[in-house]
Amino acid sequence: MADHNDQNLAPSELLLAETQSWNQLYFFIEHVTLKCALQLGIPDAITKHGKPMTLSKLMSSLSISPSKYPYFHRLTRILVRYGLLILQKHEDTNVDDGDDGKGCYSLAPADRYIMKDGPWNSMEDQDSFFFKAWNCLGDWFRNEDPSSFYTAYGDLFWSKLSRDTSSGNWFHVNMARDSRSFMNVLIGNVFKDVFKGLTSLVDVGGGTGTVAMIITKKFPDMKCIVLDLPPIVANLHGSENLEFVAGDMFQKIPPVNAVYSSRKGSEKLALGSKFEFHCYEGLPIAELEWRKESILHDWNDEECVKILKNCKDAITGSGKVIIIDMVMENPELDDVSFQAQLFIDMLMMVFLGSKERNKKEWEKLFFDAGFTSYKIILTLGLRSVIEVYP
Ligand SMILES: C[S@@+](CC[C@H](N)C(=O)[O-])C[C@H]1O[C@@H](n2cnc3c(N)ncnc32)[C@H](O)[C@@H]1O
Ligand SMILES: C/C=C/c1ccc(O)c(OC)c1
Repeated sequence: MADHNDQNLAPSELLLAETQSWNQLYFFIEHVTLKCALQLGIPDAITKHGKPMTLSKLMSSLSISPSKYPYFHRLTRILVRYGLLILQKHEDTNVDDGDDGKGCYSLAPADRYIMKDGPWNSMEDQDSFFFKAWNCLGDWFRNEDPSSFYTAYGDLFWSKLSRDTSSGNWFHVNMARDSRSFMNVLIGNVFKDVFKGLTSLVDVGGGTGTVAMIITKKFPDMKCIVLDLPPIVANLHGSENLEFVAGDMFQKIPPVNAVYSSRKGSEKLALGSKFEFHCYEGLPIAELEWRKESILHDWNDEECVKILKNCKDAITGSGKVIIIDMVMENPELDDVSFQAQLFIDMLMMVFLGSKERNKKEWEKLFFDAGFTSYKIILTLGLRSVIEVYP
């Protein structure tokens, strides 16, 4: 019989378990080393240099203390492991002067994204804001709170964001960054058909209007309304074909033609009991479209059905709802994407008590809200575009 230890594990199992638990315990090192790289300005230094950079050049340009020179390659090594830096050996690259015998570092494509568009730019806010909610997850499973976030702060996510301007700004800036990258891919030549031919749309929960601006710029004939909560859109100004409307998607979603067809300038219209919004002049609209990006994953099933019913009520004529959100358990996705989806699903649970949905769960929402059919028209990275028809 094999030699057994206290835990009744075979030696090979024990060693595997040990390896696994080191990896689990220190999973956060990916997060903190990336943070360190950004604090030191590694991506900027390499970008400024304009070509792959040797370790010694990199260290001197970052003002690394010479006493730490012997340690620094350990940081770059793990960043290479995480796929954030690329190390080219000298044989296959243009040898930079000041050769240190190790090779030259360049930025991986992921690093360029992280630097420019990723949610890491304001990490100080993220740190304090994020971890308090995650640390309450265990307590949350044993209490009646709607989310772990609520357990941490005694307040709901959206309400806290509108009260606390610094985390609110952080959130909306990062949402906008995230949407911008996604929309730029979506609206590029290959996928522009998603919005082609539409005459109008309402972006429900459209935040600060990043998505609507990209769409109206590309399709100047389209009328676009961004519906979001009053504190978010209060001071935002639209343009000829873009209007910000303050309201509550649980009360009513304004039809585009109701907003655009009143010629009076700023006539006020009551929206449910909670908010009012301004009504502006515009052209009559023949066709309505509704899109919502990463909105429904913020809400539970009952709430989603309510939002979807309001969308349906607002559609006149041959309209449809366009949803940009994730579809879980999608066999088209690779393992790395699946992990990211699981992370985001956990994020939804912790911050909002909500979830990501598989095809079956989406379908149930659509039919419960009274829609007759739907189509997942494409999948781009983690997210899919779903059209839902009344
Ligand atoms: C996850 S963000 C998505 C923002 C935007 N669609 C984007 O992709 O950048 C969700 C948005 O829903 C808005 N929101 C929350 N509750 C709302 C409500 N009751 N009515 C309208 N918008 C709401 C939030 O203010 C926020 O801007
Ligand atoms: C801390 C961030 C949480 C978060 C909240 C709502 C969202 O829709 C979202 O989309 C990725 C992220």
